[in-house]
Amino acid sequence: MTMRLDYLSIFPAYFDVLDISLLGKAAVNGLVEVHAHDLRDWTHDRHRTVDDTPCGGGAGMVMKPDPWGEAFDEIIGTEPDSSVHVIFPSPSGAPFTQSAAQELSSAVRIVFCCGRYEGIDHRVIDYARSMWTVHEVSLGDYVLNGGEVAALAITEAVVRLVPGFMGNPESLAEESFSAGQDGLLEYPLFTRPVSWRGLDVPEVLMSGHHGRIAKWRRDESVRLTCERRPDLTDSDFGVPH
Ligand SMILES: CN1CCC[C@H](Cn2ccc3ccc(-c4n[nH]c(N)c4C#N)cc32)C1
Repeated sequence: MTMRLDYLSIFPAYFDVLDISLLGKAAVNGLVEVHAHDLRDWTHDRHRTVDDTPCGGGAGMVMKPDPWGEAFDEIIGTEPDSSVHVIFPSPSGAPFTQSAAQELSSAVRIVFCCGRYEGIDHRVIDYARSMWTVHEVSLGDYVLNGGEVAALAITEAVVRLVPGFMGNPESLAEESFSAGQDGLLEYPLFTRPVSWRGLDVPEVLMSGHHGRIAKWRRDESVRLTCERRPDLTDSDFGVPH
């Protein structure tokens, strides 16, 4: 089943990058289908206006609802369909997580609505909620200038989980944040040369003793998680004392 991805933005060229790397290959293999749209194509004035001053006053400009509604009608349609996932990146959205990426990886259709200025008229989101499955999500606790970068990050997190996308699906099991890793951060990685600029690969990794290697890796994951992400340690993880 091909996953169709649509991107609505006043900077659609942001999404040209999706033609390269693994994503480009996935498109070639028919796993995903990418369509980027210029929101200004649904304006009707000479200046192709997409914004206006905020009702109630305040700084900056707000994106008008009209172009979004007309773009929705043409790109998605005018009939409700809960199988269509519409994503609004927003600093006030719910944190985007690996489990959200996992859920979205089985979607047949995802539409990214990339706001700019101070944001999108809220009625656009309310209308979308009345029609489709809406996700207002945030990439993290920092402010970007628009939703495009977040849409690209979410796309990569989702598409890499689509069955058939990754050459070696086993590599997905050992990742940070994946269920198989107990919510721990990934352990440090090493490869050849064994000695580099006076720095050596930990001896245990060269021992060939799989039990010891597994223990070292687990201990390192627990150590790193306790140090850097105490918020992920909802239990003792058997932290070595
Ligand atoms: C000064 N103002 C403050 C409000 C946001 C304005 C810029 N903007 C307009 C649309 C839009 C969409 C997402 C994000 C965003 N920022 N940080 C994240 N994690 C995001 C995500 N996902 C930012 C955005 C700038």
